Amino acid sequence: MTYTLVLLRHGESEWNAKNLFTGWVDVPLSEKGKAEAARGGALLKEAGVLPEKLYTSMLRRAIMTANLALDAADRHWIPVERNWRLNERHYGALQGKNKKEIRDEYGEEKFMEWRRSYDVPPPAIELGSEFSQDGDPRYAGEPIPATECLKDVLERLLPYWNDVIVPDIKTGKTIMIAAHGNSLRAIVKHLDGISDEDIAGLNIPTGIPLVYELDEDLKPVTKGGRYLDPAAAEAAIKAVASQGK
Ligand SMILES: O=C(O)[C@@H](CO)OP(=O)(O)O
Repeated sequence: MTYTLVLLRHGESEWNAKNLFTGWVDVPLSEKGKAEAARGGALLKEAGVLPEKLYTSMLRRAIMTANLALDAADRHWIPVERNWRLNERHYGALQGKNKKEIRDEYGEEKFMEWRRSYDVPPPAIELGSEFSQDGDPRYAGEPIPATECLKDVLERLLPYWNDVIVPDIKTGKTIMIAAHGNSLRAIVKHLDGISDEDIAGLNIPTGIPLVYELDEDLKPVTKGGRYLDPAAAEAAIKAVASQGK
């Protein structure tokens, strides 16, 4: 018996297009991102991978992507649960800043440490500032962060993964998670057992479904899963890796 899990990073957002650090800022999809999402759904339909339950973050780029993709796959009607623990990594004081400008100001090494190191978070965001989420009613009463490294993301995501998503996967339903570059990197690290060092080199493209078959112990049958459009995924992964240049 194997289980099927679909990971879907949102389509290009308006801030991806502008090369801005986004994190928890709730920006919409660009037109290109909407088209990517619909194509992601068409790929699911074509491959016969039909989600039966959806999990999303609390951010509209993931929510809209899932809606558009599932609509294209005729699965718009499946039940859904949303949780902030699937949100993008909180980018702290970098939220709203231009990636190229930060790279030019602080240098390649610091820039990449903030973007991709496992355990070095960017400086915390000032509470009450323009791109801070304190006071946002969707997070009322939750222990929300002011900055996060990938390790922090994994730590806040794992309780939700273990207590809610894993039992649901084990019912045999095809589960789809619509989330973000870094929250999905955390899930892939966990599933594939990627080391703290090697995870720095892993990037997830926008809008292309990544399908995992998992064994009884939830170990991937094929390490890394499979992208439903591998050629497009490869090109898009390179583009994410070179952001800020
Ligand atoms: O800005 C962000 O929130 C993320 C994802 O778009 O960027 P990065 O790939 O640099 O971690």
